[in-house]
Amino acid sequence: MTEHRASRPHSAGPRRPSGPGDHRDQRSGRAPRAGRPPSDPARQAAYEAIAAVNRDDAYANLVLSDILDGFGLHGRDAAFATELTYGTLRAIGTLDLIIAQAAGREVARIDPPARDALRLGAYQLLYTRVPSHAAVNQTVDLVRSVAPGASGFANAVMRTISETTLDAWLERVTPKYEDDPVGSLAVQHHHPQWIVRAFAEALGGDLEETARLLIEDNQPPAVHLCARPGRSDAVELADEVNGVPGAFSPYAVYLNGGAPRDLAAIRDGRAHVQDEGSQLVAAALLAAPVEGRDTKWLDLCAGPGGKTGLIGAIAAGRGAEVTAVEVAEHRARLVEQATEGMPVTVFPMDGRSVGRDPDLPEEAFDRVLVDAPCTGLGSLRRRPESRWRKQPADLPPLTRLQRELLVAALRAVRPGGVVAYVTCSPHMVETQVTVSEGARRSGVEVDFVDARPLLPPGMPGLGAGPTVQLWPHRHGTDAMFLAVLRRTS
Ligand SMILES: C[S@@+](CC[C@H](N)C(=O)[O-])C[C@H]1O[C@@H](n2cnc3c(N)ncnc32)[C@H](O)[C@@H]1O
Repeated sequence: MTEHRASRPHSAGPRRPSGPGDHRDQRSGRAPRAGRPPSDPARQAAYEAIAAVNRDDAYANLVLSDILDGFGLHGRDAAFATELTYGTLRAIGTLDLIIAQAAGREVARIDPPARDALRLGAYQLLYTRVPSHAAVNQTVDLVRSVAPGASGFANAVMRTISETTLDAWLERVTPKYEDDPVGSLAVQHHHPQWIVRAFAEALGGDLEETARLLIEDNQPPAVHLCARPGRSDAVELADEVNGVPGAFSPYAVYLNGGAPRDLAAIRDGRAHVQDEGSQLVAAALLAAPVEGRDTKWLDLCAGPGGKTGLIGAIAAGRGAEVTAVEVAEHRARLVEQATEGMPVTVFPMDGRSVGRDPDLPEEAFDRVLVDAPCTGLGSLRRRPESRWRKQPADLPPLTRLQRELLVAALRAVRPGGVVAYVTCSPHMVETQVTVSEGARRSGVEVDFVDARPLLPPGMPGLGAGPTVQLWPHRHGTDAMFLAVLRRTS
């Protein structure tokens, strides 16, 4: 974000019934003093979104559009509010270190409303071209409306932050790279240390490449569409939506902007929104050679139906039938909607019930996809707050579930058939460790299939095989992991 406008006159305030948009002192119920309007609507909207995320565990991408509507923000104002929200949420770890130094106290000891307003203010000062005086004044006005007693404190903190450049602040709060490279990258590029460590491990310890990944993770991703085979074609779709055909997936179209839900192709089922990496791994399962029958396909973790939508469209053209399993009922319904008119039958059930449920018999399927529930560390670009919410403690229960689902998949596939194990996380514990442990515990014999030739020819950066790890900074996709296993007995 590079621009900023003057604050709006008081009368152009938001239409929300309460919150900072109600220009009243939240505690006293009094209107603010004449001549001291609250900060402008874009900043108030950003504050509301940040506060909802930190206070109510909301997801920014889900709450933001309602908040923007509530404040009557469109076009450039909405874009500014979005940039402030997402940028602040991504950078919270680093902003908090700087605020703590400037305030002389831990951020945990600052009242949440003042703390969130300061985060938003510090982000403007350090990471945007908003003039300092505007960032300071607007933040103090905002604090006055959300935490009236803290406006003097906020003023002092903001002024202290504004006296030092970003580089100088980073110098103060960042560990020296030579002493602590992971800690240093974490602060510079706004990721928790444990995630930086996990990425570095998955990248073979290459810290320069890890830095490139972290930088990419801070960029908002382009929206990718999947042109459903048999219903649409990527080149024609790109023309229709004024997009660009994808670099790798034959089904991918990169959107140049605009809301996908407004597109006729989405509404009439010719395309769906799907990261190109997800398209590639789903198509890879269907590109793996199998001998003999090839008509019974299983998607064991189908909700909300992105990959099932592509697999189902291909199944229609190849005379196959897809069984789609999803444990969460509301997500199973989304799979039904996503696969309307396709040869897909959806079962709202636990994928681990293979062999115990007549709809999921053992050795019955020719191809099986396990798109396992995971930490989602491969798609941090999409949810700015998610990196700070995830914890290493999330891993053990997830990896157990991943292993059990992979074991179920290996039992469901017939000898000679193939299983694709996919995660949207590059964490080695969720990828290599789960795959080797799952294969070992399944009690069936498997061979690893080299997944690289199952992806489009000429794709760079696929590593030494047989598994494949896609990366935002190498491929422009989410960091999808793919292992393909053939059952041999
Ligand atoms: C990574 S998401 C799948 C995304 C989906 N394949 C797509 O492309 O849209 C994992 C899904 O697995 C589901 N899930 C979790 N545990 C499951 C289980 N035991 N059996 C079946 N599905 C499960 C989750 O509810 C979630 O919808």
